[in-house]
Amino acid sequence: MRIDIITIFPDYFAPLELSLIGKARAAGILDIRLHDLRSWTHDRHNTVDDTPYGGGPGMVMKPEPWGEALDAVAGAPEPGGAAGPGAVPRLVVPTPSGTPFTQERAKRLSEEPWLVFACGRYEGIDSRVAADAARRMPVEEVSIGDYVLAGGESATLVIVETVSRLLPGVLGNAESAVQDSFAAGAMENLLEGPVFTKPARWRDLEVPPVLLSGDHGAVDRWRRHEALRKTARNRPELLRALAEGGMAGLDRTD
Ligand SMILES: COC(=O)COc1cccc(COC(=O)c2cn[nH]c2)c1
Repeated sequence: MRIDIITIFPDYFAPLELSLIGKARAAGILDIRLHDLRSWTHDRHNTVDDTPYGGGPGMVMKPEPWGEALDAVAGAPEPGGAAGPGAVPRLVVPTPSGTPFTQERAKRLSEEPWLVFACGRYEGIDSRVAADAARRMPVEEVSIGDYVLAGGESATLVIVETVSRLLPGVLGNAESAVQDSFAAGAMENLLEGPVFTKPARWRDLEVPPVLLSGDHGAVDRWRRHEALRKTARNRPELLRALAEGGMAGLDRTD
């Protein structure tokens, strides 16, 4: 997968050199490229923003630099690159006014060959930028939550990490095993219950004996019960959705 990120703060993405994503880039699984939006400004001050038409507080990001940046970055892919010839990227714009980002949407994005992220700042990007881009590529405005960040960079890190860990070869065997178990059956759409590792007793706190019993059926039943308890306590609306879904999987006894 090829990922391009256009931002006025490229250094914000240093974390993408580290850990799983850093290794995936070194292994050629991920081709992540950073672009400084100011490269497409032509005035002495590298201006990227201006006052909003119609008045109001704050500044709006000017359309011209974005238009030139997207032409350069999301135009024709170079031959032999990660995105095949004639590939068209999907433009992802993190914004509080976007549609909700979910694990299911991350899965869909992870199946795309090429994503371009536009990191907005200030009061936002001139709306004509997305309108113009939509003439030649799919555009998704994505919200990672109901709060306002100072810019799209943190949200882009969240989306890139969530999507990248779903790519084959990015997670080690141990982690991908965990991911698979959530994909299966009755644990889907439930929150994960408590997890434990050695020692069996720590500061007078015991690991639940069932987990040491070797009775895998009992362990699975205990884990599902704990997942239900956690979900009922922290996200009751997920349980209602599950119930409305016809108790799919909940009544399984395996
Ligand atoms: C059309 O899109 C834009 O103009 C984007 O502009 C902005 C402006 C300010 C902040 C952000 C970053 O996104 C969030 O704050 C956000 C995303 N999810 N939850 C909070 C983006």
